Formats: sequence, structure tokens, C-alpha cells
Amino acid sequence: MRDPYVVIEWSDRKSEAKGWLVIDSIRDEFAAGGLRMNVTVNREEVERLAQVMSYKYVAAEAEIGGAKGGIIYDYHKEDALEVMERYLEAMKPYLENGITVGADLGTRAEDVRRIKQKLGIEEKEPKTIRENPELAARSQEVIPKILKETVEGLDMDRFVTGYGVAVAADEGWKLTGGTPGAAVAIQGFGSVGGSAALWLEKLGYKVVAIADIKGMYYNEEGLDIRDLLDARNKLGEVDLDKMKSRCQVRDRDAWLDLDVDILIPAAVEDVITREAAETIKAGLIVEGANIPTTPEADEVIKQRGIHLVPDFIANLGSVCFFNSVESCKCEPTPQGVMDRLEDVIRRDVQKTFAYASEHGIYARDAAWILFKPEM
Ligand SMILES: NC(=O)c1ccc[n+]([C@@H]2O[C@H](COP(=O)([O-])OP(=O)(O)OC[C@H]3O[C@@H](n4cnc5c(N)ncnc54)[C@H](O)[C@@H]3O)[C@@H](O)[C@H]2O)c1
Repeated sequence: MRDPYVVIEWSDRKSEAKGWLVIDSIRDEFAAGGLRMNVTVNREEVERLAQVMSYKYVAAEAEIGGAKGGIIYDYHKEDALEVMERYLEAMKPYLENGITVGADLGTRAEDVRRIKQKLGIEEKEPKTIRENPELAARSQEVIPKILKETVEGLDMDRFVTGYGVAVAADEGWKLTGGTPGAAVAIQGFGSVGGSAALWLEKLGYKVVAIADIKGMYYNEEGLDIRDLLDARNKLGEVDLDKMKSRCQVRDRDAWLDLDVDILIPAAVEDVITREAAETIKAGLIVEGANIPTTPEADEVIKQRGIHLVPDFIANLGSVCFFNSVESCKCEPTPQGVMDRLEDVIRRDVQKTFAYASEHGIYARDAAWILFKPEM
């Protein structure tokens, strides 16, 4: 991993919370990434995540630098939003000068947006947009409008990344010679896991297992994803009392050992450890979450010849969505965004697998080469 470009450290004066804003690269006078809040986040994790953002923007054909925010605090606590507000207030000078943070694990887009509004934070657009009145006006007008759209009952910003993960899984599975109807297990049922599950089901896959923070829900014949979504709360947790369909409930980590074709970590970091990688039965891993695989596990996955679509390709949906709409790279409609995402993600997966195969290297190493940021 390379050294971060800029690191800003924050200590809350009213709680034990601590946080960072890490800038890995700046392009077009701009850098962006998510803001995560949980009890395990640390500075090194935020640095790794910021680096992934830089690569993700290249893979998404967006001329933007990578950044990331992190707050160590329990997002279930009553005062979590107050803590987030104090963090954003402290970061205001950076946020008003080309660095922006959106939602990530433990934070929700509408909360981040609302608090920024309350604090009067006026974010800057990338230079190219700022200096082009037509693009700037369009961006101000079309982004709020398209954010109000839904697909299959999911808000656009809760839909796009998971949709892209499903497309990446489909492309990866087909390129490795997989047959239709493959069995899938997903960790995480929030924005990413929920919409990935829904779209994979639509594409004809059998989603047999979904894990959230409380447990794993399993049905060998395939889960009823719509029913699970209807029983999900805002934090991506399933309320079993609200479910109409049947499933087994198992330990939340059981998804890793299942005899499935495709594994999709779409929740937390470093969940695929060396030990887990040694026993994984799936032939394809698609990283819906950021940095879900430890470097030690990567070595095992490489040696075992398990195929992998790296995080910064599989989950580029959200960044590609905003950039493509703002920069007129697609129609500002849900279908326009979906077509654009499908193009970009299928092409990136194809390029990565082809390069890896041609040079006899691991897919992640191929992607590090193909999508290396200039800065
Ligand atoms: N939301 C996006 O657009 C987006 C974009 C790119 C990458 N990501 C990455 O995807 C991951 C998930 O993001 P999200 O927005 O879906 O988060 P979210 O907060 O909406 O949902 C998180 C889900 O993970 C579950 N979870 C948390 N800890 C768990 C554990 N230990 N075991 C099993 N499940 C657990 C939660 O119960 C919930 O279902 C993160 O790594 C995030 O950085 C998100």
C-alpha cells in the first residue's frame, strides 16, 4: 500500500469519538469518498479505503481523486448523529474546498446530506464542472431530481451500487464458464447487499444465503428476496417477525463456509481472512464491500485459483452514477444510469480477467495495473 497523501485527525470534545479524513489523491481539484462510523474503524483502514477510492474513480472513468472519512463510534448509540455533526463541522474547511464525503458503513446518505445542509456546508464541484456553467447548472438540477427516483422500490442511491455488484458477478461468472442458476451467498443486507441480492435474483441466480449483523438467513432453494427486503430496517437488519417466507437462521459467519458458487462480501472489511480463504468452496468472489479481503487471504485465493472481482470494480456503481450524470455521460434516468453502469462494469471485468489470464497473474494484481491513478 502506498502512503496516504493527506491525513486529518479529529478528536471529539464531547465524547470518546475519534476520526480521520484521508485524501489519497486529488484530481480536477476534487477528491471524494464515503464516511464510515463504527467501533472498529482505525486510521490504517481509512487510509486503505481512501486508496481504493482513487482506483475506483479510474475504473469508473471519473476524473476525481480518492478520499475517505472514518469515525470510531457506535452508530447504534442515540447521539451518533450528533457525533457525526461535530465531525463534519470540524471538516468544514476541507469540505468547502473540493473534498467531499458521502455515506458508507454505519452512515446514511440522507443523514450526511441533512447535516451538511444544517451546517451550511457549501461543497465545491470538480473544476471541470465548476468552470462549465452548462454542466454546473445541469448537475444542480438533475442530481436532486434523479435521487428522487426509485428502481424496484429502492431509492437510486440505495440501488446503484448493489446493481453494479450483481452485474459484476454475472460478468465474472460467465467469463469463468459458469452455468446459469448459480448459488450465491451474500454478507450484508444494507444498500449494497440488498440491491445486489434483488438484481441477482432477477438475473436468474439463486441467492441461498444472506447474512446481516444479527444472523444468516438460508434457504437451499433460494431466498425470497422481496420478502426479506420488506422485513429489513433502515440499518439493513432483517426483522424475522415481519417475514412471510421460510428460511433457516444460522450464525452470521456461516456464509463463508457454504457450498455455493459465488460469494459476495457486501458488509465489512477484512472478513475474508487467511483461514477463511483456505476453506472457501465458491469458485468466484465478488467484493461488494470495500477491502473485505486481507492481504494474507489474497495469497491463498491466488494460489487456490479462485476467481475474484476486486472491490474497486465491483462496487463502483455509486461513484459512476454521480459522475456519469453530472458529466453528461448518460441519460439522467434510472435506465440511462443502469445502461452506463452495465457498460463500464462489464468492460472493466472483461479487461481485468483478460489481462490476468494473458499475463498469468491474479485478477486483483491485474486490476491494480490497469486502473492505476496518475497521482
Ligand atoms: N452504499 C454504497 O453505495 C457503497 C458503495 C461502495 C462501497 N460500499 C461498501 O459496501 C459495504 C456495505 O455498505 P452499505 O452501504 O451496504 O452499508 P449499510 O450500512 O447499508 O449495510 C451494512 C450491512 O452489513 C451488515 N453487517 C454489518 N456488520 C456485519 C457483520 N459483522 N456480519 C454480517 N453482516 C454485517 C448490516 O447488518 C447491514 O445489513 C461497505 O464496505 C461500504 O464501504 C458501499
